[in-house]
Amino acid sequence: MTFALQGSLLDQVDEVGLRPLAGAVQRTVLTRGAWLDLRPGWLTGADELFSRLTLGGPAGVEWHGERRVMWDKEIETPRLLRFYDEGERLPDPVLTQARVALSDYYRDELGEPFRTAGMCLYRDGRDSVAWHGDREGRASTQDTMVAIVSIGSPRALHLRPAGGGESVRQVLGHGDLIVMGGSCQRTWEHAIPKTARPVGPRISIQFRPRGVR
Ligand SMILES: O=C(O)CCC(=O)C(=O)O
Ligand SMILES: [Fe+2]
Repeated sequence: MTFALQGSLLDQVDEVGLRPLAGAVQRTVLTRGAWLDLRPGWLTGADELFSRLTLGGPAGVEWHGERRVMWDKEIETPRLLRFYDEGERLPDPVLTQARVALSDYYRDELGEPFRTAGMCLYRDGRDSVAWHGDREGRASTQDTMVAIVSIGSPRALHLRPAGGGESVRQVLGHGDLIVMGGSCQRTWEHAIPKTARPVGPRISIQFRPRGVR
């Protein structure tokens, strides 16, 4: 009896799903009207979700390299991407659930739903993203939110005031949620720096409102 109960409890935790947000989200207020919300371990069954979404996984995510034109040269940015625009079916039902849960939780403060899902695959410590704000479109002039679910190897998200200043470092672990809010995209910058430590792959899933990128 006890054994069976424990077995079923363990199964529940291995299943891909979401823990509650209400009462479990911790806010850190930064300067200049920016803030960060953190909900460690939001996702359950993160191992299973990672194996579904990764390169060659059963979800069939079409991961591709990003080509960016810089100084008239096309350069490969060091990570793989797949961007899901609004209306596109997400590669796993839990991602649709996550988008609904985030839209519900932040409804009053954000005033609109999360709509798009950008996914990034950092294959190892050499993959990275340089300092930037998600400033395309409205995010350059208006407060907004970018919610990130992280699975796989923990990597550090670094944040600093735009133009320089003391940086903040937040390790994003397997199944964690972080939300950058307020003026964070225009008054602060963020990056996932390369690391020389032997780290495995990480997938980041970013939910954004319409027109934010
Ligand atoms: O890897 C992450 O979680 C951050 C990705 C990011 O900042 C972006 O793609 O705009
Ligand atoms: Fe970003």
